[in-house]
Amino acid sequence: MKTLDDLLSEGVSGRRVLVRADLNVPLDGDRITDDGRVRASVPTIKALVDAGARVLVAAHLGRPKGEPDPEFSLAPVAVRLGELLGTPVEIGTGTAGDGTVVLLENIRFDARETSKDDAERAALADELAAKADAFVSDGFGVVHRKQASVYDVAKKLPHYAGRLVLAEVEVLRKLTDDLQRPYVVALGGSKVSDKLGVIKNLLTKVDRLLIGGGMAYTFLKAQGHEVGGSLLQEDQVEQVAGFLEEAEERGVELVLPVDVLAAADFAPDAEHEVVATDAIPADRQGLDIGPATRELFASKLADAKTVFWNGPMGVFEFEAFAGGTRAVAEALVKSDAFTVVGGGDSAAAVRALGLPEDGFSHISTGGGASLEFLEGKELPGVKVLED
Ligand SMILES: Nc1ncnc2c1ncn2[C@@H]1O[C@H](COP(=O)(O)OP(=O)(O)OP(=O)(O)O)[C@@H](O)[C@H]1O
Ligand SMILES: O=C(O)[C@H](O)COP(=O)(O)O
Repeated sequence: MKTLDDLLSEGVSGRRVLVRADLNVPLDGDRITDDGRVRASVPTIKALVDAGARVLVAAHLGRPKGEPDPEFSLAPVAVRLGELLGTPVEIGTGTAGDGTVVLLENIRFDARETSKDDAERAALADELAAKADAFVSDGFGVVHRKQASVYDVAKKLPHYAGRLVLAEVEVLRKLTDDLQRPYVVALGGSKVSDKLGVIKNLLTKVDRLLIGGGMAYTFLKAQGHEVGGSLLQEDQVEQVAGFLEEAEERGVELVLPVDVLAAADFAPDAEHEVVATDAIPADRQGLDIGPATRELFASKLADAKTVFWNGPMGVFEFEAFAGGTRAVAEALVKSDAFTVVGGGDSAAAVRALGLPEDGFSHISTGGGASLEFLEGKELPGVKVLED
């Protein structure tokens, strides 16, 4: 595949370059609580700016409903990107001047971006392509999405892989090509239905799978436990029961929480108690793994040679429910294994909890994207760059 360096050597001064970045950062109101993905996007954008390109950046924030919604505006991100680049970044719709950057407002405000209909996505991709002479794909966290600004637009313009996409693919390839065992994957987070599909394929690759976070309750339910008001993917309980059986048949150790912090409501100061996972009260919701589970997970990580972790073990944004995520993160820092953390919130959690970033072999900006890569799935946003 062609890379940013190829584009730079062709010369970009005065040329219009569309960059797809993943600027999907956690926000508290309009305050960015972790700017990791913005920082990770800077090297590619800066290289283009320095070379005199007119840079147009396309990105998404959250999952708006295909129409403008101020709650999901990229305006705070434009400010931060400008600070990091040392040049103001406007939110706009058109071309930037030479050596400047315009950020398009949240591309998911247009329903065609995520449409399942190829023609709808292609129409948006045409509009984007009309604004640029070249396309640089640098939003690694979103390359697993077959979306207009990730996939379709690459078919319409000369396309290049940006620095972040190249660096991420290189590390993850190392993990798949030269895998040291035991290989342990720890999964948590809240995108349960998205990531349950990944588990089926991971069962053919890993030695051990630790399931925590919001992901755990669908498994606990499949084991016959009641989970109260915890996050639950009711329609996937049966599929998950199949995973439990398959793990057993394959000799994969599937480790579930034995206790959780059961909270009266979803709030930072919610009243809560430690309960065994077979005794979650109907009026409570599990917001973190409990102390026995933290120890159990740490012991299951101790002898690993390779670890991939995606998804916080609890609602780490609330101090009272950050302990499980901290325990798993600390176990990785202590470990001599090749350790990769992936995902916007997982990487944010590592930083928010004050853990040393160099305590991990790699911190990936992609959660779903790196999981699908490790599954061995072809990522549409990478594949299209190879064509
Ligand atoms: N038990 C739980 N109940 C509800 N939410 C939870 C629970 N455990 C974790 N979470 C939430 O999961 C969210 C992160 O999940 P997510 O799957 O998006 O992870 P990620 O690392 O950002 O990966 P990706 O990059 O794929 O989004 C956090 O905001 C956290 O509060
Ligand atoms: O947060 C992520 O994993 C990426 O930004 C992709 O977001 P999505 O899961 O909403 O497509």
